[in-house]
Order: sequence, then C-alpha cells, then structure tokens
Amino acid sequence: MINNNLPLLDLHRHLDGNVRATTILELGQQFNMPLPATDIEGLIPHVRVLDNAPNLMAFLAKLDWGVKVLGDYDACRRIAIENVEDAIAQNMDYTELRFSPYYMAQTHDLHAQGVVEAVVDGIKSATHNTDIKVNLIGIMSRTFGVDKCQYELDSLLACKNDLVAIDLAGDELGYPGALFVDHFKQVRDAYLGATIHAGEAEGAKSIWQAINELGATRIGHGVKAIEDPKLMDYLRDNRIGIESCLTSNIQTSTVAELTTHPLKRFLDHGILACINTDDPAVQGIELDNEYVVAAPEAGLSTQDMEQAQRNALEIAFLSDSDKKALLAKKAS
Ligand SMILES: O=c1[nH]cnc2c1ncn2[C@@H]1O[C@H](CO)[C@@H](O)[C@H]1O
Ligand SMILES: [Zn+2]
Repeated sequence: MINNNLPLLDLHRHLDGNVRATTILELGQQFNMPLPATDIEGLIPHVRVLDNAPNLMAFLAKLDWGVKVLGDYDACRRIAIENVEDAIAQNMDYTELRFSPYYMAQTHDLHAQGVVEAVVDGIKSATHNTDIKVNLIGIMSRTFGVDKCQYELDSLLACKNDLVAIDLAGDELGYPGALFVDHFKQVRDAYLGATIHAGEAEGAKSIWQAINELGATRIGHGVKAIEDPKLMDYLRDNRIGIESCLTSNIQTSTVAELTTHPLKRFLDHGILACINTDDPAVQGIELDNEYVVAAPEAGLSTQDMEQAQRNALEIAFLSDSDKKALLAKKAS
C-alpha cells in the first residue's frame, strides 16, 4: 500500500524504457518505419515482456522498438512529455527519469546532445505549472562499449546543469564497471551524482566496484548484495541506497520469485532500499502495482512500505530543503 501522507517517488525509471505502445505505432507511421505489426495487439508481444525473459539481455531487447521509432528530436521531446504525464497519472510527487541519449539517437543518426536537449526541453515544458517535480539522470549504455559511452557522456556533460546524476546501464556481464573508471572520474569532476546498475546480472563484487572505483552513492537493483554480509553492513553504515525494482527482477530472471526477493531483508538490515519500477511500459506494470501487488508478495508489511517511501526521499538526488518541502506538502 502507498501511504498518501508520505511523498511518492520513483527513483529508478527509464524514460526510454517507458514508451507507450500507441506512441510506437504512431511514430512508426510518421517515419514510415516497418514495424512488426500494424495494430496494438500485434505490437504488444514485441514491445512488452509477457512471459519472464530468460536473462537480462533478452529483457532489454524489448526496449528496442521504443527507441527505433525516434525519428527526430521532436519524437524524443514527445516521449519525455508522455513520461511526465504517466508519472502524474501515478500521483507521484517526485521522480528521477533516466535515459540513454546514444541509445535513443542511434537508429536515425541523431546527435546525442540534440537528444539530451530535446528530453530536457520536454521535461521542462511538461512539468511547468504542475505539482510534480522531475529530475533527469543521464545513462551511459555500457552495451555499446567504452568509446560510445565517452561520446554519450560528452553529450550529457554538455547539459550537466539539467542533470542530477549519471548511471551505467545495459550489459553488466559483458561490460564490467572496471572499463568505466575514467568515465566516472569525469562525472565526479562535473559534480554530478552517480547511481549505477550493479549486482543485477553480476555478483556482489560488481557492487563493491561501483562504490569503490566508480563513486556510486546509490545502486540500481543491487540484488546480489544479499550474498555478501560485509557488503550488507557497508551499505547500511555508509547510507548507500538500493533502488529495488521488484517486478523487473522477476522478468529478467534475476530473482526466481518475489517470495525470495531480498528487498525485505535489505529493509530489515537497515539499508536505505526503496521501491521503483524500471521500465514500466515494457514491463506492463506501474508504480502502484509495485506497492499494491509486488511488495506484499515480496513479504513487505505496511510499515516496510512506509520505510521504503521514506528511504526513497532520503536517497533522492535532492537538496535537504527540497526533501523537507516534499514531506511538508504531504503532511499538511
Ligand atoms: O533493468 C535494467 N538493467 C540494465 N540495464 C537496463 C535495465 N533497463 C533498461 N536498461 C538499459 O538502460 C538504457 C536505456 O535507458 C539501455 O541501455 C537499456 O538497455
Ligand atoms: Zn534500470
């Protein structure tokens, strides 16, 4: 259950993993792109995880049509705007939307920086005169390799004042964090935060690496931390947040079933873990499902879910005064 007297946040939400199927169809038509189907029913199996995927990379393939149809910068702006609409429809008070500009730019040879500017513009216009607050996290898609990630990072750093952090996502097994030490040095030099997908496909050592070598203060998924008691203590003692995505972890076969998901044990241990979606449109879920269905199945009590809501606020890339304002808004 969501406690409506506490702010509702989604800190781990891929903007480019949340392109509506209807929008994919419309953009496909607009740019004369042959899609695998011409109606929604036919398209859904290609853009949504219906049965759990055997592994992370099979899951990630379902995101591809959502970016293949981005034929110009206006299309990028459109999906940014629709992401804000979706977050508002979920009654969110604050969300951090993350996106990979090169992933979005690649199919139609757009400039990555133009994509970043279009997304920033879309978010600004869609949040204007609304009650929701949105910040952006730039992603380096590790799957494209070290050089492409540098290109992607350059485009993000050119707009660093419109971002709160940088993330590393994609193929964790094939492209380990050790390849990206220099990239994250640049992230620190730019005074941006770092949250990193780690301990999802790879083990606990990937989480240690993200913290010690890449400077992560938050970890995306972090599922495998449960295998390392020292790491569990370290995360708690150093207030390193874990952005849990319950349904996503089942759909990528990272965790076999919700009853064995480690989120409950993270919370019991005092780790600042929270509840998030990941790629809502691709997953066919939304944030309310994670609180109403997934979290109870994962053994979380009402109190646990309240703690998760508080933890999200605690680890959000926001100033203390912004956090206080969000709390005050809900308490009144
Ligand atoms: O659950 C996930 N684990 C790892 N990478 C992901 C996940 N969801 C999306 N992406 C990756 O993020 C970028 C788009 O924002 C893409 O690189 C996509 O593969
Ligand atoms: Zn993710």
